[in-house]
Amino acid sequence: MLFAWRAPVQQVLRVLRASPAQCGSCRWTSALIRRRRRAFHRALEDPHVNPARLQKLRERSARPSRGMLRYLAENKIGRVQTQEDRKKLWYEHRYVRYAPSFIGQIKPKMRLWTAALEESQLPLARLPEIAVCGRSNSGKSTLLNYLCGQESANVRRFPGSTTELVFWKVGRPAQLCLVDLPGYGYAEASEEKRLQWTEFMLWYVRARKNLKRLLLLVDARQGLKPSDREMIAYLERHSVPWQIIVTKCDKVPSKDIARRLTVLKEDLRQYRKMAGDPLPVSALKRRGMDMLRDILNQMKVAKEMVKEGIRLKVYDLLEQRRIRNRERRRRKSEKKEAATASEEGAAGSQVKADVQAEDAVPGTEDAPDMDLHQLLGNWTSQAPARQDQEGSRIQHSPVVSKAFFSVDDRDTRRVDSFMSSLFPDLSELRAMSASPHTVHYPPVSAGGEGGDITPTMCAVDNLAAEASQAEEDPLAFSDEASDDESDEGEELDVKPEVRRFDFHHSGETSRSGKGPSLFPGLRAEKRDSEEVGLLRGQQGQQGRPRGDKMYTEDDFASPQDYAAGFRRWAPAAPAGTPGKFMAEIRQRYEREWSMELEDVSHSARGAPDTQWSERAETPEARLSKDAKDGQDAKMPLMPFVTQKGLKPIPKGHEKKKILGKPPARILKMKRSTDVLKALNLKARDRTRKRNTGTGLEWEEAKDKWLTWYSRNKSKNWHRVSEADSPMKEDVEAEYETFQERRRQRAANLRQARHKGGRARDANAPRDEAALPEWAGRDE
Ligand SMILES: Nc1nc2c(ncn2[C@@H]2O[C@H](COP(=O)(O)OP(=O)(O)OP(=O)(O)O)[C@@H](O)[C@H]2O)c(=O)[nH]1
Ligand SMILES: [Mg+2]
Repeated sequence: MLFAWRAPVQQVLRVLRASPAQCGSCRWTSALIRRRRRAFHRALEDPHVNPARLQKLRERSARPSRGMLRYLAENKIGRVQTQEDRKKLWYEHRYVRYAPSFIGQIKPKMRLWTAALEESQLPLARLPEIAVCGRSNSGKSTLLNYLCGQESANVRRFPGSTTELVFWKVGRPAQLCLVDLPGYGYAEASEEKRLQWTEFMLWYVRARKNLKRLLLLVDARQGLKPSDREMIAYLERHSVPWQIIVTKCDKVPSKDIARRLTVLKEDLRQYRKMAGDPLPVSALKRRGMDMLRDILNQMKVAKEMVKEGIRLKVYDLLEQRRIRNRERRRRKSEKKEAATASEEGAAGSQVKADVQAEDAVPGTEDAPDMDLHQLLGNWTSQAPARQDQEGSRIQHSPVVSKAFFSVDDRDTRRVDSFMSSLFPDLSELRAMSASPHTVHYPPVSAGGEGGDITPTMCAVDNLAAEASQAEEDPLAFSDEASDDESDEGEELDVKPEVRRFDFHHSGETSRSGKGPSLFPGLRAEKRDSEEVGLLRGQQGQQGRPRGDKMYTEDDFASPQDYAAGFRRWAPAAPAGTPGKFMAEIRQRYEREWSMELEDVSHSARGAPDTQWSERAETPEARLSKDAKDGQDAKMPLMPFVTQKGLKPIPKGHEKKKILGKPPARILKMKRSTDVLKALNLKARDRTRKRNTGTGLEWEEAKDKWLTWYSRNKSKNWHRVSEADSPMKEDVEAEYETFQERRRQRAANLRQARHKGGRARDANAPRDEAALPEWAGRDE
């Protein structure tokens, strides 16, 4: 009765607390939201209002969709509000068995591939890559860790923990590459270092061809910062698919997340390259991660082949096919242009007929499985090729039974594809360098002369020199590449695609309010005056507020900055003898490829102890066993290392001995006097349930007894009263009684034996008192 009023009051409170995010449709909420919108519009007209406050008012007036609210509630995304929920989640986190399924494997292995800070350290572009970027400390490394269910990547509490581009291979064999990019904005590192990694990170993002998606991480507490908007604009300009991931959602109430997501969606709708809606996650609490895994799953390597029963992914072949298709499309468009331009009817109609015939071939555009076998070359032992009813389209079985790996022209092609992935405009530039109009740049000297030379141009120049020696050089490009070269010689006027390390940008990208507004509903912010250009070095920061720092131009350094010495971190142009660079790349490729194969065969074999007998049965193992038989007799298989070299393990127990000094713990145990030993109790007594402090010294035993006594005296007094020995004196007294009892028992036994006349011990002392009167007594 006393608390009968509580239920209705709580109900009223719940209704009052309910926000628009929680009950989206009632009239009361609509009125509230209308009021908030009015406040927002009033603030928009105020010239002195703070942009942050404006953003907050806008978020408060947003109405999230029911679907979004349901998603957040079902996945328990958001800060825990009540004590009850906290308890529930605590149990859930504590007892959850964490083995996520990702890329079709349970808890796939995440292996460090490489860490790069310059172009030469980049791994080959043969796995689909997904990079995570965002402001420093936004939780990039943590997200990667929990995607695979392992704690591999380096996570720290301060910004600037990742200072290199870290490449992680996922799965065995690898099906995906996750790239942990260093963060932008404030970081606890020198300006120089930050510049270096930001510069290289931006170059990587726009030049890497196998970058499938860029996940832009945004802290849920902070929302989209100006630097994030800059990054989005940069990605749009360079046509990189991106998606926003809102992290650390366990720190913000779900209603706030919902509002923020609504506003975000509204703002970002205009972007072409946004690959998906903003996704709320909490890596630390593992919320919303499955959705992210599903998205990334679609980007893993799709095709596979079988080599001696081991499945391999044909990523590089697919990559080559993509390049060839692009080439084919380009040629076709060229032909079309030529056909329309020609005035000669006969010649023009002939070309048109050719083009139409080519167009009529179905599946040329994306060529599904079409020339996979052609690309496989001599990998395929029996490449099945047949024609279907139409007779036009060749079909192949998707699985190849056997493949061989060797160094032949396929490697050259791979290297070629790798080179074109690094320098997409390679062929154009080669053609340019071959033409009489080419300007020959002087080589870049160590002192940094020739400030207007881009490193890529130098790289390409060198490669062009190599290509000119194609006939003599066995490492040169394939014939196909030289065909393309002749094609491309014609189009000198066409500007190559800007995807290289070129700091003289066209100037269309100045950003002081000229581009489209990111937030159309909002007043333009005074970003130019407030933000600090990252590349302006120390001078730019003086007197400015600490906060978000980011580059202010499309390219990350002005020509003046480069002239001042910022160029020294630019990817180094290949130098030295022609062909050396290609040879190095080829070597690197072979090494990585063989490592990958090793990985595959290792994983197929399993752990050595589990399949030992099976391995012994294989013909190879039998052969090697036969060959080694003679050696085996002399030398056992498993020697152990000593200071004097390898020694065979001796057989038999007798020869085993402990080498060296036993650890201090054992020595101490040897020295210590055991309580029971001191009491002269036998091993049999140790097993009895007694509180005697077995294996302890006096002092230790005393401590133990006292602790036990203080703990039990209030709760279990009967145990204390019945206890054998809570104190030393008691133990001693007990010992005495015990000894006495033992003596008594022995005496009784002797007496009984004497009486029975059986098993009499001849040497036992006579118990005079027990003797009958008639027996002769010792006087
Ligand atoms: N509460 C919460 N904390 C998180 C979450 N994700 C990351 N953190 C914390 O954020 C801090 C930074 O995490 P990192 O993963 O190192 O961040 P980063 O983006 O890799 O940082 P840089 O490498 O410096 O750019 C760590 O203390 C993490 O514990 C999350 O989902 N929830
Ligand atoms: Mg990190």
